[in-house]
Amino acid sequence: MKTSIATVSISGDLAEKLAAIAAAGFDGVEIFENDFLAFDGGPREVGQMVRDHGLEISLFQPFRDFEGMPDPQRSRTFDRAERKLDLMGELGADLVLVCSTVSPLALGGIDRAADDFRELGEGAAKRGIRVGYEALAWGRHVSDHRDAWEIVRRADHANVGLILDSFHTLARKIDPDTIRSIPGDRIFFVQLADAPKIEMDLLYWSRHFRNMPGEGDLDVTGFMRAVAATGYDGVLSLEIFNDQFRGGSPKSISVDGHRSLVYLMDRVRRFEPDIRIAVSDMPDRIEVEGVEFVEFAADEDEAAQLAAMLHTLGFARAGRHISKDVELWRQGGVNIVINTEREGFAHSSYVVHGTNVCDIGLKVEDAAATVERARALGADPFEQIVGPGELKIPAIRGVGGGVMHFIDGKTDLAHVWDIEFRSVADETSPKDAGLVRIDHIAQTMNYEEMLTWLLFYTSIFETRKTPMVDVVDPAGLVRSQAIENDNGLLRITLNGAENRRTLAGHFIAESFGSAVQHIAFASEDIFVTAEALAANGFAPLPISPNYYDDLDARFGLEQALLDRMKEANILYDRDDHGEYFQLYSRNYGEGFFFELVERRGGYSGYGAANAQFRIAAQQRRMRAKGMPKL
Ligand SMILES: O=C(O)c1ccc(O)c(O)c1
Ligand SMILES: [Mg+2]
Repeated sequence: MKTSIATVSISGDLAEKLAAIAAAGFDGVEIFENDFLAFDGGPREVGQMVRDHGLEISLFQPFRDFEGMPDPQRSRTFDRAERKLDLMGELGADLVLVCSTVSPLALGGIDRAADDFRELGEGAAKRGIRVGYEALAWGRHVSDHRDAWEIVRRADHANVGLILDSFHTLARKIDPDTIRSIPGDRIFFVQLADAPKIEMDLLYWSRHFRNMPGEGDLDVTGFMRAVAATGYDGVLSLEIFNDQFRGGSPKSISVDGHRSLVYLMDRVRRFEPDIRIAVSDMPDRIEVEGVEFVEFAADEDEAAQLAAMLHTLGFARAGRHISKDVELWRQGGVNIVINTEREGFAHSSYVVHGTNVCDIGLKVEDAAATVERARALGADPFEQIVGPGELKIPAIRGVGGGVMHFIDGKTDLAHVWDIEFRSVADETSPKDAGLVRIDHIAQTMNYEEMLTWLLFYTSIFETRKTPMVDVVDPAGLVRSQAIENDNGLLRITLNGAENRRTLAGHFIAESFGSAVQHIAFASEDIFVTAEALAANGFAPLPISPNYYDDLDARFGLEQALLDRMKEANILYDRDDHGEYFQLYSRNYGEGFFFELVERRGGYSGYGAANAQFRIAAQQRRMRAKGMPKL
């Protein structure tokens, strides 16, 4: 498969863009005319720069307002086209994109446009150049790939073909299966882009909100399946106009882009086994059977504080590592590891971020296959020296510098706790709080990084993303979106902070980068949990009494239930399927906390409506403790 990306998709000057694009593994680039015009070197120099990076120019674009011009504009348009064809010769580009005209002067008529393209095809053929016609969703006469195809068909010239762009087809809700009847060899080029579903003007949506396939809500897979089914085996190119990407890191946006194409084609080949595009084999998206462990990196003092907090939550010290300063805390199916080693990955993580979650262990069917898929999608494998008696546990680097390990039931990994840990008896015997598993892990990051995380998780694991919700912090908005699987055993919430004054933003700043901000444990009875916690000396986050008056007004709850919740500082939410109860710990360090939740019935959310009140309570406490107002 040949991959490409348009220079408009990422930030930087042309040299920076090319370096990032080449490093991410693309084969080619679409040169946007404006990137060339802004560059202070000639076309031969640009062509050479591209080739020096090991790339080829897959497309030169756009050539606008070409077809259907009346005279005398028509002859001027052809002169303009000749000049661009000459320029392409110097660049070393052999395919130009002509997008459907938006000119108010342009006349309609399929045959008129076809005649123009046949004539242009003649001029292009003389120079060994091909012309591709793309229907812009807002074109004046042509805004549908079916009409563009009819024009190309009637132009009937070997050097004139069709260019498809998933955005234009899907944004107009045109059935992508209409592509299946187009001969694959008449499709000269395919541009891919996704976008979040937002109702707005098509042109504005296209120029500012596109994103990588898999990052948005459009059926890019359905589109690409139809394209691949035609026998098309040309370039797959990302053309992503996105305000955020233009200001983002060229390196990480390019890596995301390449991952999105590999992921997309892996989906496509599973549905369309007979395609001509060569796609490498890899294990299918990985089913996650649960969170096996969460590991904290800490120093001794902070480890003691953390252990004290875990004690109040009903966790018992259950094991000590055979050779390392690593302890295991356990309750129900939850394993919490605290690592105070003075060397190795956890230690470096502690040095950079302070006490933090440095590692997440997931339970999967086949740990080695999980790493194989992650690597095929561009993730970095993670390896550390294995000590005597220890297991080699398959692992990768996560997005923010953290590590993910994978445990399966097939190998010795199933017995990792028995092999690597010696059990210890917890003489303090905390009262078990009925916590049975991890309900969700909440990761906080800068808003601009959210899509990177989202694509990372959804491409590797069999998961889906929920719609984005806004969480109101007194100092600004935090966007929240969850990645979850069908069995509900993997739930990760991504919280994107837009500024540093929000609690989430402050947390990222203080922990020097994205990190796990809270872990929610699942309880089967929140009131039993609350009682046990109280017996263990747990201090809940105090919630304003006003909250409970409002709850009553909104949901009409029984007074007894309301009183119990108020008494225990439990928050409540409800959806069409069931109810949700939440209880929060106070903050640990710079804003890390634990949450205890009970889902009753099939409640599927995360209590987003309550986040505002939780944040206000946390801010209030931080101020009371004399911490600077965020
Ligand atoms: O927004 C535009 O004008 C524009 C130009 C060229 C394209 O290929 C495209 O998809 C959009
Ligand atoms: Mg396009």
